[in-house]
Amino acid sequence: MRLETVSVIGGGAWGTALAQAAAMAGRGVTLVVRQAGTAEAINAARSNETALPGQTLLPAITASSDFAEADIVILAVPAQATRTLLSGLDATLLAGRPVVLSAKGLETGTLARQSEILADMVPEALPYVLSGPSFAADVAAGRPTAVTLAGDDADATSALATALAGPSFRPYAADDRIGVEIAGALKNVYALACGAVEGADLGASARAALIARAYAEMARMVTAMGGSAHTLTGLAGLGDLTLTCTSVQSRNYQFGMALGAGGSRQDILASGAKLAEGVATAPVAAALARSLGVEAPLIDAVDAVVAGQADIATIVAGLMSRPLKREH
Ligand SMILES: NC(=O)C1=CN([C@@H]2O[C@H](COP(=O)(O)OP(=O)(O)OC[C@H]3O[C@@H](n4cnc5c(N)ncnc54)[C@H](O)[C@@H]3O)[C@@H](O)[C@H]2O)C=CC1
Ligand SMILES: O=C(CO)COP(=O)(O)O
Repeated sequence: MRLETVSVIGGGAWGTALAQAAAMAGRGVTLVVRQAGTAEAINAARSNETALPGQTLLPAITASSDFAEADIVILAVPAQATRTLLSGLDATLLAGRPVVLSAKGLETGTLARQSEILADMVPEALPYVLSGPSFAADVAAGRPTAVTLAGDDADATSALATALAGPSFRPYAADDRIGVEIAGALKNVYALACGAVEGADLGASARAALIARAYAEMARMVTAMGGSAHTLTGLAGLGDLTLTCTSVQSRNYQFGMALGAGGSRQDILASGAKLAEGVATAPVAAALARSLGVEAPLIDAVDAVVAGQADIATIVAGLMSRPLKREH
């Protein structure tokens, strides 16, 4: 299959960074944004100053408000916007082509993973999931980054990984789309919790304990969904959980810090917080855990705090007084 040209749909931080990564890999790239004026501004400045300031875009990138035909399509809009986006695209331009899903979240209402949304909307597309520890600013600046790229056909996934790999961007091919998608969605929920630990000044020991118990909870969720817990040893699991649960640079972590300091979801959003996917995903993940019969006290805790149903002190007291049990 020809893998020369790429359309990245979504002109935010991640879409811009993935466009840059694809250009570094030698691909010809169209960065598809919503407004013609935004495309003109990006092309004139050779930079997407509103979404990813200070990064000069490579010459192989052209911004456009039209979805152009391309060998590879990368979707990089927020998880809650994917269905709307797909409903407005010409499905014939996606049929039979690799469509790389890069949003990290579960859909409100349907509880769907990103690739389930794609299967609903464009069943003829070839789904791939890209996830792992990768801040947009790092990727766009050419700092070393490694991610997981999961797809159903091993040879085709390796070919796609090769087409997107550059000197500073290293995708590892994998086959467990479910595990990779659940890991990417849940790490944002746990990053809210870890940020709250910092915001409430509960200490580095509490944060490390939280990360370890989050990993165990994530493994229960992935297994119940039909994915492999082994996937979590990789970049999309341990890698991204580590990055997002320990970095103030993470928007989910920042949102969690504000929650931990006593802020309400409404106030934090009103103060202009950046996109924090865990906020929408927490109640979806809690509903998913309930529907699967999976014990998920950390997801439930984040859900309760985000919904304003419990304060951090009550949540911590509840978690610490759960019946003692064996670790595994
Ligand atoms: N920023 C990062 O470091 C990373 C982000 N991601 C994921 O990428 C996804 C997008 O995040 P960011 O780009 O960072 O967010 P962002 O807030 O910077 O940008 C989101 C973009 O999506 C566009 N958009 C929203 N709804 C749309 C629609 N219906 N149609 C077309 N465009 C639409 C917005 O105009 C905006 O340009 C999220 O799921 C996030 O978890 C994944 C890895 C790294
Ligand atoms: O997914 C990310 C890094 O891998 C980005 O995390 P935030 O959305 O929390 O900034």
